[in-house]
Amino acid sequence: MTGDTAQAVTRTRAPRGADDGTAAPVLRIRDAALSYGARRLWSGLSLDLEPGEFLTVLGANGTGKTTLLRAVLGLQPLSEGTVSVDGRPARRGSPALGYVPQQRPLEARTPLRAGDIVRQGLDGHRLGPWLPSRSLRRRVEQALDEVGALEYADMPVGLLSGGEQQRVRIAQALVSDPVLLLCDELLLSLDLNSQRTITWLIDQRRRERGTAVMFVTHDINPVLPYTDRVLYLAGGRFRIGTPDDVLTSATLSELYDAPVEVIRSGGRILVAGVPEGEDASHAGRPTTSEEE
Ligand SMILES: Nc1ncnc2c1ncn2[C@@H]1O[C@H](COP(=O)(O)OP(=O)(O)OP(=O)(O)O)[C@@H](O)[C@H]1O
Repeated sequence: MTGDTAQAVTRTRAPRGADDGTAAPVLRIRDAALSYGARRLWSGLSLDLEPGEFLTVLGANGTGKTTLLRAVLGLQPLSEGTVSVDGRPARRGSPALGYVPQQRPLEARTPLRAGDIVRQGLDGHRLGPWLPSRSLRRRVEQALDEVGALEYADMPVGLLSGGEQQRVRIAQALVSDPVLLLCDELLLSLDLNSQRTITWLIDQRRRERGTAVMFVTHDINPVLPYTDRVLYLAGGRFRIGTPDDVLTSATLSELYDAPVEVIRSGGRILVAGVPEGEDASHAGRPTTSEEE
């Protein structure tokens, strides 16, 4: 269950950067551990992600999901082990990575247009490629168009709705044509329709372009139909496998070392009995009538 057998659905693009002509995974993590002082977040983590694969990262608050993304981004050194992206050691500012960080909606008075936000995905870091402004404009428009947000290009981003802003941020993350898209709580505070649109857009991208996805969330249900594998973090330990392998009463009870019940109902997954101090919402929570 903690092995790294890939379940990728499509591989429309060969990964870049393999020196010997063999296909490298887009992400390779080997024997990784991360500690802050005496506190160990996780250890012994090994994982390969193939092009087009959708990995959902679950776990309670503070289990180290964002820290894992930061390690992949080259922003957080590992305590042990290695991370490589597209065949090269993880490094800050890599155009092989697109990142949508956890973020609240932008203020109405934010002095940027949607197109400016997307453009930052191309020229926002010094190591990015230099492009004449006409090519930049074309790439920005294409990225906005792909997420159905071209009409917002010249609008002040703070005036867009939460769902529209998320589309713009996905366009920013995808404009450099990354091999791996990292999303941190992308669906927070979005209604069900917006959640469906955003997850569908990401799924389209990986199917058409082979972009692998690492999706951190507290609720598996909106991404359950797209998830190839789950990485589930709890109390310094983890499990990796298909949703059917990991999201079972037996596996989660073993992971938490306490009786946990996984209930599947109407295509949704609910978890009951997560021990005190852990967040029960991370693998599904009862949906209220207002949300439906
Ligand atoms: N630079 C740092 N120094 C020390 N501790 C840190 C640092 N960054 C994060 N932490 C701690 O590491 C733990 C994991 O943080 P992280 O943000 O990765 O968790 P998470 O699983 O993403 O949580 P959430 O679901 O709440 O977003 C937290 O307890 C946090 O306080």
